[in-house]
Amino acid sequence: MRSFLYQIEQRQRISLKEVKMVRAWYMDNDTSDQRNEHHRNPPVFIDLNVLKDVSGVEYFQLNLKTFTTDGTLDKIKRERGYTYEDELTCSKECLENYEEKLKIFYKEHLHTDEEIRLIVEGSGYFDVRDINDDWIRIEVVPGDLLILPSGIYHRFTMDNNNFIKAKRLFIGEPVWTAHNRPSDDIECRKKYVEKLSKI
Ligand SMILES: CSCCC(=O)C(=O)O
Ligand SMILES: [Fe+2]
Repeated sequence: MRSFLYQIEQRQRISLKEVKMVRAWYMDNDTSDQRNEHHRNPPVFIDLNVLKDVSGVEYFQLNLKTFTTDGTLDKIKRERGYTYEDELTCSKECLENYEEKLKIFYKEHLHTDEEIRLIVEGSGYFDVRDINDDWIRIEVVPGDLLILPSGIYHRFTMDNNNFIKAKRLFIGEPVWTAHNRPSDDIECRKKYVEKLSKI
């Protein structure tokens, strides 16, 4: 009989063919090209509900064809107080100081506010630390709305397609400041750790 993990992986691949959506997995310790998938051997995928419990990361799947007219994004914005919105395209052609920005994105850091991204084109990886400080890689594709809580250590990388376009949402005036690790004494970090330990 095939192993349990193998079966989960196959199921994920089948559902992926039906609806392309977010997938998350624990990373290996290989430091080669950050744009690769970096699965463990064998792969260890994480269910999105588990992802929330071990990291506080929240996820919504939006229908890209209808979200501007069917009110789904407006409802999330209203309920969570997102008043700011812009769009960021990351590619060699569209982003000034591309290589430099990618290095900054991939340095482990935290923010004093949520990091909210709705992917509208392309794909990429958000890596987040779980409750045990292990890296989880979250693959985002169009329609994925990802919310990283304030105080979580994380980073972002392009994948091998080298293109992603995302809406950035924010509560009030945006603050993009990245506090590189270690930033354990920042209030939002302490709050995050305390909240996660209660889940
Ligand atoms: C997909 S959005 C690009 C990355 C980014 O905005 C960030 O890491 O803050
Ligand atoms: Fe960030």
